[in-house]
Amino acid sequence: MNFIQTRGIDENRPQSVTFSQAILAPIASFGGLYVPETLPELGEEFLTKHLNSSYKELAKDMLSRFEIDIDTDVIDEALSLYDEFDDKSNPVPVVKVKENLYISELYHGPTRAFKDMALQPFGIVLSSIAQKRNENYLILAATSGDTGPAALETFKNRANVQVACLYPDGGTSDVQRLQMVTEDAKNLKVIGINGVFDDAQNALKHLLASDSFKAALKEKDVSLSAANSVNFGRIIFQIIYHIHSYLELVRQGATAMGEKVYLNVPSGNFGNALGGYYAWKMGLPVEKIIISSNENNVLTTLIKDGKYDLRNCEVVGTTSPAMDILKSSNVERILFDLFGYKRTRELMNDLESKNAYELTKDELSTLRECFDADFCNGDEGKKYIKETFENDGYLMDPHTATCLKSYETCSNPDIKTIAYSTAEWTKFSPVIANALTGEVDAHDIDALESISKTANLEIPAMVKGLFTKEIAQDTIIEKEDIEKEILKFL
Ligand SMILES: N[C@@H](CCOP(=O)(O)O)C(=O)O
Repeated sequence: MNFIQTRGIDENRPQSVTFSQAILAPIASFGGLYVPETLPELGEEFLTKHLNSSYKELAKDMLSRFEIDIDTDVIDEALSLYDEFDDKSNPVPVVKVKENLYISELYHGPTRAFKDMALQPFGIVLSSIAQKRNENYLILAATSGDTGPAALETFKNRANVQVACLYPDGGTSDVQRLQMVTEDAKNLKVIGINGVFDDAQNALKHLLASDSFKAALKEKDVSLSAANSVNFGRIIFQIIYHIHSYLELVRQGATAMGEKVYLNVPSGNFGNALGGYYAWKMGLPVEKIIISSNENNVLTTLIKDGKYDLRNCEVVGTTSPAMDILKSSNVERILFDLFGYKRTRELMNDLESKNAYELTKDELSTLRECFDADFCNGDEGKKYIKETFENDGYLMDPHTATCLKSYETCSNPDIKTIAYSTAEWTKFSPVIANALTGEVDAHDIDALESISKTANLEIPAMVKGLFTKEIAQDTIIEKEDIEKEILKFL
């Protein structure tokens, strides 16, 4: 299968590219993104066939339907990393929390967040291509807290790959920060910036499109790619767990094969929701996708009113920092799918030049046939964390908690919901301790210990060990100095 471009084609590029070309150079013409030319149709037959399959078997078959140019032994090696998740037989448990509400736990990998679901296999795929081509790659990652640790973990000490990871200093939880700054592998550089996530992501997109930066890298015999979900190599692995989660509901007898469900997705850069949207288009029985946000609620306004408006709008720090994002990359792939490349280019140009765009009435109703949305503020989120723990015995992190509000406001309670838990409680312990007991300003390690006792949950060794590990990365810079700092590292 080949990949085409969301904003049309400039004359220097081919009509379409292969999967490996799309992941090695993820920014397309006019700053657009790559998307599959068509999606494989899976249908009920595929779902029924995989009712008794393992996650890896399902993943392998789904990937084969995309007919990507990656050798089977590389795919097998990539998928074998799911064996290292908490439960080898099921890397993504789906848990019933309330009547008709099921939570798909995507955080059982090495860095305790859903990013491992895609970045673990993606690391193998990308470094294998680089080795096969005998090329060296610089992988950029911009993170609001979860992508960074997962990208560093998957690429550390891998051949032919170096990583530069940009994070907003002060804009992540302490555990997320420690996961990054304690990484000491020689091929990794972690750079804190004085700014917000959008500054880091803007820099990443600028560098990916910059001829002069790429020429400077060429002099060092290095090519450029990215670990963020602008890269379709991420998205392809983010489709699988939506299919798996649905099959889990059928396996548990919670739903009949073919019955439609809501997918409720905590969203920032929209990669997770996009994976669900593609799964739906490939045949998963979905009623609607519900987009859950925090106070940075641009996606709620887009889906409710058709307006993406960043004028007079600044990122606010929240209790769910991984979603402190205003420029959400993957909305563009939805616009392309619904309205085509001309309109997508027009809307994205408006966003770049006017900091805003507006859908027509018809476009909004098309969008709303697929999506609904709501946002949840920090206090509401803490209330859901406390209530769900006390009434249902289930502990969730503040990102997952945003789904509880939209579950109440956007869904028909008679239809089952799969909500996605994007991170483990251990990454946000001070917020959770505050929600459960009212304690304020607890240090992460103390909050972890107290929640562990209260909820009778173990703190994974990876998280516990962070507090005694040496800080290996202490670079904090102004955003204007990012390019210089990266070139210094190579
Ligand atoms: N929420 C993310 C931001 C980057 O998203 P991605 O989908 O582009 O990787 C994070 O936690 O870093």
